Amino acid sequence: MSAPQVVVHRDKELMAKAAAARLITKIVDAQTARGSASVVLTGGRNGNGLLAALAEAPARDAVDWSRLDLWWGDERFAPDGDPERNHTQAREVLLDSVPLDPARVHPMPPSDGPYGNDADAAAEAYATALAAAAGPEDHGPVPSFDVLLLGVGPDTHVASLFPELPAVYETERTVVGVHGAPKPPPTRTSLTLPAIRAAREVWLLAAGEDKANAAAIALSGAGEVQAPAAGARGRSRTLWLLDEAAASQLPRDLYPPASA
Ligand SMILES: O=C(O)[C@H](O)[C@@H](O)[C@H](O)[C@H](O)COP(=O)(O)O
Repeated sequence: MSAPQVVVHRDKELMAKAAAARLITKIVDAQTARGSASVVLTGGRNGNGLLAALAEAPARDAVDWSRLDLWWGDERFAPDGDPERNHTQAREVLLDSVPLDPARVHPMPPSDGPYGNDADAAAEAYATALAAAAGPEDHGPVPSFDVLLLGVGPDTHVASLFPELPAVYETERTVVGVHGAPKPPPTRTSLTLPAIRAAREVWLLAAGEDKANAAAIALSGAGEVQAPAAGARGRSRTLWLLDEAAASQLPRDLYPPASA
């Protein structure tokens, strides 16, 4: 597992644009090296901000959208098309405007799908889909995602892994149903830390003053049960992409002077 690296941008708009540019390059590189790329999307304002910046980036046409696999790190358990769903929000900001192969887009099941209102069954089905997509070269029942994106909550949650709730203790299953989440809606599905750590690169996005404490805690040696973001690491790279406000409580030795 890789040690976190921190990149600080002036504000959240620049952070989103720079992260979008970084993601385009990463996807193109992966497609060149391996024929296709895989990215795990996150919910939340920062993840959606990155996708919106990607939609506006001139270099977006460098991506071969038909050779991109999309997965989700977590989902709010709601009916298909519900405006609260991370899938719906990602469609609105980017996915509906690029020529993806529908067979390569893998949203987590909605609450009105084949598993009905059973978030645990939906999670299990997603785990099965991930396992089916994993190849012999992968390190377990999850593909080696090229980039896995995560927003960070003010309480240090990532995906739907909240401090001290059962999902953050999971060591076997790759996807779990989450009940009683402190961030609404309470019922969710989420990748677990072992699944997150199957990614080659994990990028955590946080902007704003209300994230400063979370970033400082997670980057100062906290345990993953108390601070789930601390346990989100990529196999070859872990990147924290912050704006200056979110970085304002970090010890100065954690990152070089602001990159603007
Ligand atoms: O479904 C969700 O709500 C998320 O996936 C969640 O983990 C989110 O990424 C963080 O809460 C950060 O959200 P913001 O970027 O909006 O602060």
